[in-house]
Amino acid sequence: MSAPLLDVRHLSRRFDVSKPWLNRVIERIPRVHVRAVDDVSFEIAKGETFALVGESGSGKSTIARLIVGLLKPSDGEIIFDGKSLARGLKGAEARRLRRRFQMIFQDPFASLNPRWRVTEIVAEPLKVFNTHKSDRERRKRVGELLSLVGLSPEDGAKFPHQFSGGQRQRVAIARALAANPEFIVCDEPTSALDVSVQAQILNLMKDLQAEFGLTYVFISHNLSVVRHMANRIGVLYLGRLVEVAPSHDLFARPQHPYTRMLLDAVPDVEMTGRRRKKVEGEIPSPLNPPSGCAFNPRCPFANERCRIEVPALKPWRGQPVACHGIEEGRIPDGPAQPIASVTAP
Ligand SMILES: Nc1ncnc2c1ncn2[C@@H]1O[C@H](COP(=O)(O)OP(=O)(O)OP(=O)(O)O)[C@@H](O)[C@H]1O
Repeated sequence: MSAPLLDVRHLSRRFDVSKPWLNRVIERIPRVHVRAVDDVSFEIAKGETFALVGESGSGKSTIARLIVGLLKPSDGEIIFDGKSLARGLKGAEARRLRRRFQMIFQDPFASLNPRWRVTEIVAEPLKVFNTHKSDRERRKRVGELLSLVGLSPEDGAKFPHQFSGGQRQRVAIARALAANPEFIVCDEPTSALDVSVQAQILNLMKDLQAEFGLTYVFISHNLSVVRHMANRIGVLYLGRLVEVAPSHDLFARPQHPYTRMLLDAVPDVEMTGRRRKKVEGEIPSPLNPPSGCAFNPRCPFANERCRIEVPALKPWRGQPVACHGIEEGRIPDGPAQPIASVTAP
């Protein structure tokens, strides 16, 4: 890969979830932290779509918020086009860099100000970044952006509640594009939409990517959607990356037992050639994660080492995987097979 556009290095984020009143009453009570993101590293090339998948609570949204600066990392670095976002950037330089990336949220209704007309919503970044100085210039640009996302310039006079869910997400995309970003973090952008509308929005996002050379981080727990969108996929489990692979390889040859479990649950029979299964077991509480590999209580291949030692993400047949079982040849080789039918050693 040539120099990555985004380089995430050893990123961690802990949340202090201690009860402040309890800490005031009993001073020496230890503080309680959730490790939402734990030592996560990945790179994204220009023009690529990198997807992050995992069950609820695996840390996807926290990573999205860290990248766009809505949260600060506890440790690690986020380097965008060679500059560290977490440290040292201030004033005009920070603004110039921030303008180059945007975020699209899951719920377009919650992310659009209900009291503003669409023109004001889409024009806001133009004002903030001072790219279009007069009202006339901004109105013209808003009209162009609305046409670009499949709405009409006249829609600018409406309020968000006058649109359907899919149209509202189009407005959110127009706003994200307003400042000519290069990089967009998409946090479950279609999961609040009807299935029939999802494909239209995903195809729109792909078309815009091709037209403007955009780079996406695409967050989803829907593997069918991710397969349609992503060049590469990172699988998260309880805040850690367990596997990173090109999209085709991940679906054809998933390595990590957790990835296999997720793929077994994909509803599309044609996609994997297998029948849909439930994702087995429950994700453990992040307040009290298992020692060793966090997946070990659900893994049919786990042994003593998995219960003690956290596996590092290491290359395995060209794709990084974090699993002692794979290193030690304990996990059956070859194409994915339903892991529930394989007996543990
Ligand atoms: N502000 C916060 N304070 C305390 N804990 C938090 C906070 N934000 C996230 N967490 C915890 O961090 C963990 C990761 O949450 P996150 O929302 O990133 O997961 P996710 O994979 O995006 O889940 P979902 O798919 O449900 O959105 C969860 O255990 C969550 O409860």
